[in-house]
Amino acid sequence: MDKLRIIGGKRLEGAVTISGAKNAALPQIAAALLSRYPLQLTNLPSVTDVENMLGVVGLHGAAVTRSAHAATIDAGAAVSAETSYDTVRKMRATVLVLGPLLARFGHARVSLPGGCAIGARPVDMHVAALAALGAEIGIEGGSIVASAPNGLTGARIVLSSPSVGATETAMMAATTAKGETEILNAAREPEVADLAACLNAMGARIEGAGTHRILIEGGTSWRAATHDIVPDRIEAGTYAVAAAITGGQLELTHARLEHMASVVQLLEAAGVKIWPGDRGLIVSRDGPLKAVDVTTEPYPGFPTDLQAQFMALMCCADGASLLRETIFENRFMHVPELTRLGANIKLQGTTALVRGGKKLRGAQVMATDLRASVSLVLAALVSEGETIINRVYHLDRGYEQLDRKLRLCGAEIERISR
Ligand SMILES: CC(=O)N[C@H]1[C@@H](OP(=O)(O)OP(=O)(O)OC[C@H]2O[C@@H](n3ccc(=O)[nH]c3=O)[C@H](O)[C@@H]2O)O[C@H](CO)[C@@H](O)[C@@H]1O
Ligand SMILES: C=C(OP(=O)(O)O)C(=O)O
Repeated sequence: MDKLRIIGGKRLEGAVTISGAKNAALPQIAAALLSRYPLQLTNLPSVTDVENMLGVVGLHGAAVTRSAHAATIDAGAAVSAETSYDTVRKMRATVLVLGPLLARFGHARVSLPGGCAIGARPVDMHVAALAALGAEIGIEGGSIVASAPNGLTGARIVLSSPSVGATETAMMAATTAKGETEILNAAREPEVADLAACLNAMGARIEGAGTHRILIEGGTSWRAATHDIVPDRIEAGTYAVAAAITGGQLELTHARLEHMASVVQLLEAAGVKIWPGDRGLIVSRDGPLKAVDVTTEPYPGFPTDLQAQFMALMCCADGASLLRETIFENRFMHVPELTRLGANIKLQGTTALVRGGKKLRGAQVMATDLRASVSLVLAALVSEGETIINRVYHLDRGYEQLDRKLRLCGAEIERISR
């Protein structure tokens, strides 16, 4: 298992190329199963979650042709509508194949994803959305078993909360339904809008994605398509914190300001300067870091996927800050590890109180999930001496060449492979 070795104390300066969004890529790879015609995805991030998802559609019979940052998925001959536990276990997002398989084949069996490090993460809203479209759906032997032998029928789907995954499942399934589907209380994340753009390029007729109300005209005539994946706002936010925490200046090439309003607002409140450059965003800090409170919310609120990174930043701020996690019930696995570096953090339920300004010192720490791991990298960048981060495979799920990108901006970081 690879480790990262980081010597803290270097100010970061330079440019970082922001990759395509993992969380946009995953549903789009699943969406390729809807159509008999090839889908080419460009700006595809080279991360293990993407490789695994391409493997999953391959197991369903799709032919995948890969190049550096692109893949063509041809599901013309897709044959299997069943996904095993072993496949889903590795990556929860695999459940996103359920909607496309049901819509295309009239039946699907997808193993139920288990909980994961950050929470129980049920899929009841995905199931309810497909039932609303007329599917017979239930749980059998640990799998979601769905059928709609006469096809799905357009319906009004009211989500009980704006789940990203359930919105995506409903949107994909509704593309082949008879008639119109309306999704209310839909998730507004840019990745949902990007999936709609991809589906529309494939022939679908979807309006309103990115708002609370999405309309889908069913009965899609599919066609071959190419779609360029939206840049990763979470990766961009992570490098923005890297600039801020080290008192450096980074140009985040391709980062989109319009997708990062809540993040930019909090960074500015913390004393960080951010402005648009020719190629993306420039993030810089030379004054003191101020403590700010953070509450995670569905988009356009502050993203849960940046909570751990902000906590690392607040460990270095002057004063105390409260971080409240409202999306996942157990997303504080980084707290004990940040404490090992010398941070002063008290956890109470879903709130963390961070008393900043304590000197951080390098130590051996354990990566526990994707964003928790990167928060340790950020803290290590300003910790005195050497930090060793174990279980780096969590990072590789969602950050393309993190160590290289940081090294190019002046970080002292190396990957130790064994
Ligand atoms: C691959 C991907 O895009 N992952 C992102 C996606 O995850 P994901 O799509 O799983 O997140 P959701 O928006 O669905 O989950 C939000 C909340 O709703 C709950 N819930 C969800 C579905 C359901 O059927 N029942 C239910 O109770 C979840 O447990 C969680 O507490 O959005 C999350 C919230 O922005 C991000 O942290 C993840 O990085
Ligand atoms: C939680 C995340 O991903 P996933 O939903 O794929 O587990 C994430 O990207 O931070």
